[in-house]
Amino acid sequence: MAHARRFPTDPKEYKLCEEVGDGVSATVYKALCIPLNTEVAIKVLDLEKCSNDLDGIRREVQTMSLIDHPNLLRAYCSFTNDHQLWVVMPYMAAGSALHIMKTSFPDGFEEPVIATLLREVLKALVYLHSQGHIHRDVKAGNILIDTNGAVKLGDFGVSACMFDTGNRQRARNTFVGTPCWMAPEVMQQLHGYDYKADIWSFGITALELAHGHAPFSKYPPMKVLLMTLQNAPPGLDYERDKRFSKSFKDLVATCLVKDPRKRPSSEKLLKHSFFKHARTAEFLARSILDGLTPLGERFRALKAKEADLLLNNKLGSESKEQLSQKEYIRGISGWNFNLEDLKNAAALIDSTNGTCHLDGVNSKVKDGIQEDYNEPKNIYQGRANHVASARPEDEIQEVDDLDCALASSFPSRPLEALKSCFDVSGDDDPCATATDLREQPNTESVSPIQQFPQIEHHKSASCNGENLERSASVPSNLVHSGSHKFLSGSLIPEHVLSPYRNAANDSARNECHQKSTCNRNRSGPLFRQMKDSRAHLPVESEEQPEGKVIQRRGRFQVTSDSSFISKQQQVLKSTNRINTINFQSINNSSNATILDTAKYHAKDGGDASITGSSQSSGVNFREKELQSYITNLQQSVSELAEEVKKLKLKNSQLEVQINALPKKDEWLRREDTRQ
Ligand SMILES: Nc1ncnc2c1ncn2[C@@H]1O[C@H](COP(=O)(O)OP(=O)(O)OP(=O)(O)O)[C@@H](O)[C@H]1O
Repeated sequence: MAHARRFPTDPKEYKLCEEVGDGVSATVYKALCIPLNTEVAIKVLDLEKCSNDLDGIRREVQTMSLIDHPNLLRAYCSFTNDHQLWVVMPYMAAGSALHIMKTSFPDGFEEPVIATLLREVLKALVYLHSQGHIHRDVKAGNILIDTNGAVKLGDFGVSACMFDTGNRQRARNTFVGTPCWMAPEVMQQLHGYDYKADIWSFGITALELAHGHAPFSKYPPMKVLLMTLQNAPPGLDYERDKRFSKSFKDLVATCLVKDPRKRPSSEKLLKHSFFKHARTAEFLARSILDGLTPLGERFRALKAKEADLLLNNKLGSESKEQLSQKEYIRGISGWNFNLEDLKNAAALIDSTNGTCHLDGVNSKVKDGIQEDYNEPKNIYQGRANHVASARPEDEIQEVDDLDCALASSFPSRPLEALKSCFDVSGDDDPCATATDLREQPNTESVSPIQQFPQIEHHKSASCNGENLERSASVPSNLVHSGSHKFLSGSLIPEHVLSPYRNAANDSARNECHQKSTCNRNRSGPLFRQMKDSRAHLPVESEEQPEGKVIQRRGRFQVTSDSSFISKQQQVLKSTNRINTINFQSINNSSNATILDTAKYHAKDGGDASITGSSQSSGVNFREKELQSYITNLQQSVSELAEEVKKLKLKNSQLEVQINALPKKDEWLRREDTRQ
């Protein structure tokens, strides 16, 4: 087995061959581990551009190192190379199920293929859930397939630990995932959510694999949000989806119930009759991998197609659909927006054009929004939260109006229109301890710790304390490989959120946007609220005491906790660079310190650190920071004015007293007289 061997943590020991994938936060390369003569995949993250999310990255790598299940993509090792983090993992030569669909099965897979893929994914979820983790980003883009048909679920960028407490548990109530796949309760942010959110995403993934795209995938995220919340859950239709069995339809319907309590657990779902259709890995290889061109080639073709869409993008519904599709292809999972902001924004729209009001939309946007999922014959329309249908054309028009109002800039700069609505969390805490488990209030969703097997810890690399040189084999463009990445942003166009914005602001923002789009986005799949595998470790993996918060920088707090201020940290601060973090040696307490250092660095990095991916939230943050600065100044000015007033009064009183004093001559005369 490849992972039984020790993978080197020196980038010079790897030869990067070609790019085979990219996501919101990283680029993935096919590479050769020279000393082991083994093909690997290396996920490269630019830490400088992800400096607002080092803790999330740390936890992603931690999770990838600790998991041990044949259906989960684990990390062989990880290390830093200058300002990049390299995560070495098994190379899944066929790529993702999404890649394969885009290349050869644009209308989706056949049922036995779907059953086979989904069963493997579900096995991975059963394991993850039993370990107390929520994946939070289940989708075809994260289902990876090897040439022999082996299936692994990857990308733990936004997963979370159900045993988290305190801030981190609150963070679990945040808006995380990719909109089309996101469970309603995750969007609502009302009562939090648990592993049942994965079951919803699993159901959406089933539809994605069946049709070649997820429900609502051609709509912009705002619309996806509204439709997911307001529509009856999507499902397979009796008429249109005749080719699929009753048991498949039932499986989808079972997963896509809006009330999470009514969704089955992953374990229970695995017993569903649909999985009787599942076949072997060889079957999968035979039926979907035969004749596929090598992954690198496919990836380049897909990129070329994307570039073409972007180039030929013109105003109009067609281009909108293309762009939405492009976002979908990219598998954007960096959404993090605030429902209240959306509502406020919708209220603003109402007042500006009088046509779209969220409530109005709420009452009208019902079934029938998307042709694919609205047909009255849908046997599952009687399910939970079903809303009776109005005239579909009107509804489509309403939503289109809303879309126009919300996203007039959408066609040319889709994500610029989404910029300022993203909510950057300040709640990401270090991991929970085993004792935290006792405090877990959600007894229905979380089993007692005693039930769970401990995660097997595989450690192969130690902290490399040197500043590693760039490997000679790294392509020269590697550092800048994210130049065309999108920037996460508001779901609402800026002119809606900032009606008083002037032209000067516009140009400044545009400039900012242009700069930021050159950076790889790492606002983090929304957030990269990771499950924390250290929950299974001894007390060293603490709920880190929070010092007094003296400043908030986006999701990071600068605290007065003196433990954060060490020489290492100062060195890091002064160099403004994280040179060496060995994420795999996470158990090592000194390493944890370095990681905390990195976290502190991110916390304290200020303008220098908060760059790149966080530009949109950075802009928001900067605005807020300036606003509070102005407020403070105004307060100081009025306090000073008050002070001046008091001093003047005192002064005039003294003057009166002085004037009342006898003059010197007179005083001398009086003295003389007295004597
Ligand atoms: N081990 C692997 N072998 C082959 N291809 C891979 C591997 N890991 C990832 N990929 C490809 O790279 C793409 C991006 O990887 P990944 O999803 O981990 O990045 P990300 O930035 O976290 O993505 P996302 O945008 O979904 O958050 C995947 O969709 C897949 O196509």
